[in-house]
Amino acid sequence: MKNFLIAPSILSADFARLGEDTARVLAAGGDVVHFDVMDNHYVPNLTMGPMVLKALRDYGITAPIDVHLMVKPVDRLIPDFAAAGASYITFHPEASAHVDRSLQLIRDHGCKAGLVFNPATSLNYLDYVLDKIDVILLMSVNPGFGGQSFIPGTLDKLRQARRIIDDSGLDIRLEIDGGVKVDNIGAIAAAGADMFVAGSAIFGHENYQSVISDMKRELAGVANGQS
Ligand SMILES: O=C(CO)[C@@H](O)[C@H](O)COP(=O)(O)O
Repeated sequence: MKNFLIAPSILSADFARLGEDTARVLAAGGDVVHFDVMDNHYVPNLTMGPMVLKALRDYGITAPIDVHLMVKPVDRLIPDFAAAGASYITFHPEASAHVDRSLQLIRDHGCKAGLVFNPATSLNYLDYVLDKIDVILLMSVNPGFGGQSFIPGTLDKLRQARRIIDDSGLDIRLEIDGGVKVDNIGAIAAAGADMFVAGSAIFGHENYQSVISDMKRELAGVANGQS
């Protein structure tokens, strides 16, 4: 089966028991921890910094941690998140003064680098930097909050991003974030995504394992050509 990854967004986890809840969602089948960093400036919400990521590593979380920076400016936080144990660091190109420099800074610190595209942000930002990118993250909601509905136009944008990746021949993940549920993950995968962030769909359910295995069953259907 195609190497699909489920990335539970701990924005929807129990913040009072973050280590325990993160370990629980990984034991339930989550592949990557999605870690949303919001600064109450680039987006109207405030969440977690590098100290929280380090605390998760110290707690014993060894899975890849995918840091989604919703901050402006971008560069100052990159070394701190890398030192804390980030695996991927992605940022919004319109929040960086020098996109190429920010991407290179992430790689220089040993992390995988990526750009994040809001629903109304053009994929043109990929021009000239594709060779410095390990992951493209398309937002299927406007960033800032969990629990919003998937914006359907993102499916076309996914197809467009998939074509760009395939034409490049580069090894780049295509990640989707916002409103991902069991009942739409198949269509999202069919449009080209291979890494799926899901917050409220997983953490809003009593049984994380049953949601994640339902999502993986839908993905297996796409991989086997059933959707
Ligand atoms: O970055 C964000 C929101 O800005 C997301 O990662 C959300 O955490 C996704 O939550 P759901 O839409 O899956 O509830």
